[in-house]
Amino acid sequence: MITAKAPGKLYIAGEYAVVENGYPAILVALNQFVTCSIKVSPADTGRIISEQYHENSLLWRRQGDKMVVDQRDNPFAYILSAISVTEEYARSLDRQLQIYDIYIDSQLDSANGKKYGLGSSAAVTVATVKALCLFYDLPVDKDKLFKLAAIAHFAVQGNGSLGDVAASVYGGWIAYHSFDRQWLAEQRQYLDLPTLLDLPWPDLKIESLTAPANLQLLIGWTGSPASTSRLVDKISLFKARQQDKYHHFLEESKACIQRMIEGFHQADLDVIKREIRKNRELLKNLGANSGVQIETPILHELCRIAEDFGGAAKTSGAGGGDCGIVAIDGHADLDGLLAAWQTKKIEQLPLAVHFVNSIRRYKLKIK
Ligand SMILES: Nc1ncnc2c1ncn2[C@@H]1O[C@H](COP(=O)(O)OP(=O)(O)O)[C@@H](O)[C@H]1O
Ligand SMILES: C[C@@](O)(CCOP(=O)(O)OP(=O)(O)O)CC(=O)O
Repeated sequence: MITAKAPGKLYIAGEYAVVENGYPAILVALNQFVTCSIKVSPADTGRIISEQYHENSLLWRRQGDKMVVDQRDNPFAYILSAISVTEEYARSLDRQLQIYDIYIDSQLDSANGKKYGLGSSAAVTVATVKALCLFYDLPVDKDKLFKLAAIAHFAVQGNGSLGDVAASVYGGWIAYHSFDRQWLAEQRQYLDLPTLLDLPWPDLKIESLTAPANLQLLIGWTGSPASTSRLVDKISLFKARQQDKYHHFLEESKACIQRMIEGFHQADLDVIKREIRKNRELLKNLGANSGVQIETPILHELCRIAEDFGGAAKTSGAGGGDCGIVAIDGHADLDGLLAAWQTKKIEQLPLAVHFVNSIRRYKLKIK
């Protein structure tokens, strides 16, 4: 049995702008995981079982190199896409394809029926690609794993920056610059996967960051998550209608994130906090200009309380509900802040930043 796990993520800054090629965002990986286990099937059918989607496990058969699923429109799209891309890579490296059972277990879908929006689709994709790379003993490092998972995720979702995939692959704090997805779509038609994985991808840049020792990250959850792709669509409409304002937002966001990255390089919490506040303002203006409520009243309260206690806070991800993040000095009155959140029914998610081992070390561990 081969097992691999991939962490969930949160956006720290740079949301929406990062959807455009080359624009940066900062994210963290969190210690909530999707686990994927694979074991050779003794039968001529394999099973895909997802603990959180019990009644929907589906049967598949092998027809030559194709995996054939006897059910359309299933909730396993990311798993199937991850399998298809990784097996394409395995075939190109002359691996003998096999029939196996895949088990997915997720801590990201929901806890007590609540959905926290920590990037389950990305983590499902990354965990599946990682487990299959181990299963077929494919030569991958984090860069290749990211590229395989990004291809698989993009094939299903079709929009989105893939920052969530990067956070899940690299772990820790990262600065992510999104790649040219149009270029990828074109090159996919002409190049085989090993060639595509070896090429540099235009605009793609992923840098691991070290957080200053005094930076404490707090996560508050306000409930009622909104649909990210619906919000992104609304921003696209704004982009089409008000190009100047939209481009102004993009440039301001990029400059802000670059200053924040410099704050990480200098281990300067004050700079990071200043730029979190700046990014919050930019996103609030984007929301006001486009008619999208990114910072809901309860997220506003979350930020106000955090500011009262000396933190710098903003919405995380697409907004419209869901999580807010706070960067605060670890010596501040964190208990007071959390108690004040509680009176407003803002729930702290007591999660920690998760650092991912290199694949090679990971492999040695499981052997
Ligand atoms: N445990 C799981 N097993 C199978 N598929 C999953 C699982 N968790 C998430 N997914 C896939 O990811 C999709 C949710 O992704 P999305 O709406 O983008 O949420 P998120 O913001 O958590 O990534 C589901 O519809 C399903 O296709
Ligand atoms: C708006 C965005 O920049 C950030 C959205 O982040 P969320 O964490 O809200 O969304 P999911 O990854 O779907 O959970 C869109 C993107 O980068 O794809």
